[in-house]
Amino acid sequence: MPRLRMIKGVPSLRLRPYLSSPPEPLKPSFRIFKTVPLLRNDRYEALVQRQVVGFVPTMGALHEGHLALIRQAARETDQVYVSIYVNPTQFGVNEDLSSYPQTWPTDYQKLATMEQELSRENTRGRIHAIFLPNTTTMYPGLPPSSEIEGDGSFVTITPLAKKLEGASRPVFFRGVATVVMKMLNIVQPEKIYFGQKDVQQTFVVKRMVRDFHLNTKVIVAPTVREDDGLAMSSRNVYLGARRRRVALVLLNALKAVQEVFARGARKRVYLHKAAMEVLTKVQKQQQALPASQRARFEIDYISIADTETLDELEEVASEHGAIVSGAIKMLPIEEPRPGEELGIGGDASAVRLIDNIRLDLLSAKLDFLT
Ligand SMILES: Nc1ncnc2c1ncn2[C@@H]1O[C@H](COP(=O)(O)OP(=O)(O)OP(=O)(O)O)[C@@H](O)[C@H]1O
Ligand SMILES: CC(C)(CO)[C@@H](O)C(=O)[O-]
Ligand code: BAL
Repeated sequence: MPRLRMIKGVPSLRLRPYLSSPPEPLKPSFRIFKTVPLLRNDRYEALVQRQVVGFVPTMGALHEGHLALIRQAARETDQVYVSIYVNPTQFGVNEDLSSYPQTWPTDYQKLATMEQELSRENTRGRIHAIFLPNTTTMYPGLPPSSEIEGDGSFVTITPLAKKLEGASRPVFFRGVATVVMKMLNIVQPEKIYFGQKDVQQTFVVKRMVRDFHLNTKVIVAPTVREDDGLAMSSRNVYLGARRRRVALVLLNALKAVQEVFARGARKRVYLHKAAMEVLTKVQKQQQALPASQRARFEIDYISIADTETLDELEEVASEHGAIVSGAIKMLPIEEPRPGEELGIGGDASAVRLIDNIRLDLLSAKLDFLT
């Protein structure tokens, strides 16, 4: 039963719309395509009308990070296409494909609300179409393989795809490059939008666009963060309160690098050490707690890399700066306490978290002012 506000014992008519007439459903004007030919016809119309198309590929479970990409695309292009597709080939055989969050009804509502917002703000472009393909559409030949040696038509970008994220997720960037190539061939956008959070992905896609002469411009938008600084990510829904608190250690480690850089450190050994000290300190603190209180994590890597190539640096040049990135794996909670706030899945699976910051003198100084 909905609760009614009473005014002098009489239910307020203005406050009881759910009983009389249901709220108007949001009726967005964007189109939803599940197959390629219909989308292509639509895209052809845009071409004829000289509309500039911006494309935001996603795997759904939309959050503010995705919405910021859509907003930016709507400011910079005439028609925004968004795809939602959980691409199997970028998940390794033991990764979390089967449990990846799929939330189409809420995604749809968020897109509809976003469209209203864009319309109110009178942005240059609007959400024009959502592409929701299935795997038969995206992989019309062989069933896609997640095996390292598996067969299929794949795009590989090496050695970039083998390091950092690629070292822990060996088929990841092959899957990303392949599906993004397919999406680019289908949507043919003038601009394609990615988030800085997945920094290595942006390098892989830029390299692919350059090497295969793809006719699109890759735009990278800043990482959107929660109030405490945690990078937004679809996988954050798996973090209950306990793991969520400890998860901030990764950003704190990156900030520690920024701090020693601002104080004058340039050599990798000092910069790397600053991050590792933060990570190992918190790791030991958690390890020492009883199983009913701790949130343990493994450290995958801390990288201090060139801003153009993502090659590891022995020394950071002040004028060039660096990209400092890292990954940790939050381990499952061993003993949930009664009544404890748990994430989706009961904090029973490991969650990989990544983050990065740009190391440069300007941002280091600005950060210390705030
Ligand atoms: N916090 C964020 N800020 C800006 N862009 C983001 C953020 N999170 C994701 N994106 C971008 O959104 C696009 C789609 O990403 P995706 O659907 O995989 O979401 P995700 O949150 O990165 O999910 P996951 O938890 O699997 O990493 C990518 O370009 C990604 O970089
Ligand atoms: C780019 C992408 C949509 C390809 O599946 C995915 O890797 C992501 O969401 O970042
Ligand atoms: N955000 C990148 C998609 C993935 O981790 O699979």
